[in-house]
Amino acid sequence: MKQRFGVVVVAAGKGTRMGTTESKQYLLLQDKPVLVHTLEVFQAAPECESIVLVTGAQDRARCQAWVKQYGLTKVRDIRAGGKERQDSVYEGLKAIESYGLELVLIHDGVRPFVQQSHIRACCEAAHAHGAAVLAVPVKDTIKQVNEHGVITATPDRNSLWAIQTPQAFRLDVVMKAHHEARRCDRTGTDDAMLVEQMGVTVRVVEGDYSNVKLTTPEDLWFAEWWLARTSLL
Ligand SMILES: Nc1ccn([C@@H]2O[C@H](COP(=O)(O)OP(=O)(O)OP(=O)(O)O)[C@@H](O)[C@H]2O)c(=O)n1
Ligand SMILES: C[C@](O)(CO)[C@H](O)COP(=O)(O)O
Repeated sequence: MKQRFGVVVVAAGKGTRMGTTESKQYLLLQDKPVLVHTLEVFQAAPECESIVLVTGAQDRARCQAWVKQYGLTKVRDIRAGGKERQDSVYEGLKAIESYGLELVLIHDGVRPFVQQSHIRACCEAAHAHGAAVLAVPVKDTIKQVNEHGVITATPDRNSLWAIQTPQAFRLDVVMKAHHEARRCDRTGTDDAMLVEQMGVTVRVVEGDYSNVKLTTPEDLWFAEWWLARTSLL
């Protein structure tokens, strides 16, 4: 069965690791801001009912203009983000709470290449189990290294996955996780971590390696190449 959902797209970060003057979510890829590429994926997803966009307060006006220009009719609200990603997600969740949807996705504004089939698979898993995230098996051997640059452990690679977004949750589950995290002053680099901290099981859905988070300059080379390739198909 097709699961209707709302999505919080977070785009209020500074993009320090990218090192560009313009924040990475606003850099142009084939003449269109990265963030617009991302929003278009959810605009095109039939089961996506509402999008809440979280941006820097100073970027609201230009985001509103793009929503109009690119016909992003599912963007229902634009909220100001917070200091950390987790704070920005929380602002988005508060907005989406009033829409009466059971399922919510959280997605990075700088992951423009997520596939529709993977969004669907993630939703189905979250509907069935309460919480699910897209991920890919790691390709490198991962080592744990101490402060002296000495390897202390080599975890079994078969159990290691690189976690992506979207991350999909029953709204009540992820809301509770964020409230608990705030109450106990806990932080997590993703939303699944907050849900895990409550003792709730999170399922992994295998995605693909093209769903990169644009983080450092070489990711932009991939993005340009990927877009050029897909527009030839
Ligand atoms: N306070 C923050 C921090 C991050 N994000 C968003 O979360 C996503 C993933 O974060 P990351 O790639 O770490 O982005 P930045 O924080 O912008 O990057 P950096 O850590 O290099 O500064 C991005 O879409 C980013 O805009 C956000 O909405 N609010
Ligand atoms: C949520 C995330 O995309 C999972 O890979 C990631 O945690 C975002 O932020 P980070 O600062 O790059 O860890």
